[in-house]
Amino acid sequence: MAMVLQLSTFVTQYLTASAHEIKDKSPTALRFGVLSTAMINPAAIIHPSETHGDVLLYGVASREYNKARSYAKKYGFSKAYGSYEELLNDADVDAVYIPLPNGMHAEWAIKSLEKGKHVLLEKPLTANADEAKHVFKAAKKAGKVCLEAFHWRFHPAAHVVDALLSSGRYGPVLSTHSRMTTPKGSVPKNNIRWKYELAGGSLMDMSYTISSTRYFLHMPRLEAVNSAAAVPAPHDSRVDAAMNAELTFKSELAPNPVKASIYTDMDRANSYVLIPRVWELPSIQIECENATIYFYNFMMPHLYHYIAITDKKTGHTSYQKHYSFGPKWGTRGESWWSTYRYQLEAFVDKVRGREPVCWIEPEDSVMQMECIDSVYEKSGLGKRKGTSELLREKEKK
Ligand SMILES: NC(=O)C1=CN([C@@H]2O[C@H](COP(=O)(O)OP(=O)(O)OC[C@H]3O[C@@H](n4cnc5c(N)ncnc54)[C@H](OP(=O)(O)O)[C@@H]3O)[C@@H](O)[C@H]2O)C=CC1
Ligand SMILES: O=C1OC[C@@H](O)[C@H](O)[C@H]1O
Repeated sequence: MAMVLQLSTFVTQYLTASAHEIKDKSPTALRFGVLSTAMINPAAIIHPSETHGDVLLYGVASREYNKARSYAKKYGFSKAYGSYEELLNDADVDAVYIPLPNGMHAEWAIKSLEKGKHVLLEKPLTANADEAKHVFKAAKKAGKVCLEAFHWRFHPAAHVVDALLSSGRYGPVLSTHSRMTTPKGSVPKNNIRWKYELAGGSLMDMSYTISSTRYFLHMPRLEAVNSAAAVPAPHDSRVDAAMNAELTFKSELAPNPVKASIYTDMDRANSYVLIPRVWELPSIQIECENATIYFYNFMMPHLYHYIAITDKKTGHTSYQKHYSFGPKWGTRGESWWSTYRYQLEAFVDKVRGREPVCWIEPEDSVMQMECIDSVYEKSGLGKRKGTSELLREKEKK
């Protein structure tokens, strides 16, 4: 289903960007470089940049120059490079967006930071928590911004759910359940998500489940991974096609430890064998003492979402939807802004030295990776390794 969502995001982003494109950019606009011609680029950076007056799509790099050149022409980048290094060596690039395979995130983020670029780095931040620490050390040393691109956290609907929980109106949180799946066959066999050496796997790709759990529990301390069951991919048992885990967190929103279950599946079986579960959008259920809050499609709320609050005493359910404003953005933003557009707004604010209305702190991203590591450890698969680390290990043998 996630792939379907991605497709509709591309279409809506294209349409809204065309309708709201800013042609007259600031003369000092941030010059963005994009490392690779990844599938996610149009939705995550290209179209959002088109509607931001302080961002220029400056350069795109690919492993093949011809690919970069035609991509640059298609999307309006001024420059194309035949390697990622070349882009980083261009002193005119101010910031880079990194949508490389997960296992390559740390290596290229560190190289970018060392070249003095600000970095917007795709999720999951790195292959594991050790790499995440190295990335932020490099950011600190360089004095540059580095943000994990968990775009959904920048959307007003997420902030509304957070405010509902923080209000205390529904009592302490008792448990959570977060789920993200995509139908069997929807992730092509040769996709990066199936490759161990690129740090693929369902939990890595669908780490939104852990992200949403942690966000709504206010970045809690992980007490334990009680259970973690991976369904191995048929072609490589080191890769999880699905992951089912139960964790215990200590959160400021509850006096007692909170049980959190997560379910990720990039090979979700059809309903009655034939029907792909296209209705299974990434969602989280948060059970409080007095009510259950269900946030349907928290990952791409700009396309469609709802927040359902069911009162436990009366059984009554009320619904909310929030496409703009919310408790953090106030009157800033537009109802057509996507999660990625909100994210870009915050990123530019941070780079420009303005306080963004919301942010993902380095410690938070490191803890996110620690949680992912712990689930993989508990499942018996072991924590993921970066692509260059695996290459070094192979060379040693
Ligand atoms: N925020 C979001 O909503 C989303 C985030 N993502 C994240 O973005 C990243 C990229 O995902 P996605 O766009 O699906 O990836 P793609 O497979 O479409 O793109 C990855 C790019 O990396 C480059 N690359 C470099 N080395 C390799 C290699 N060994 N194998 C394959 N590609 C390589 C290629 O670009 P080139 O040939 O031009 O060098 C390729 O196009 C992932 O980390 C993913 O988790 C993905 C989808 C949505
Ligand atoms: O980050 C993501 O969001 C959308 C999904 O389709 C994709 O698998 C994942 O990488």
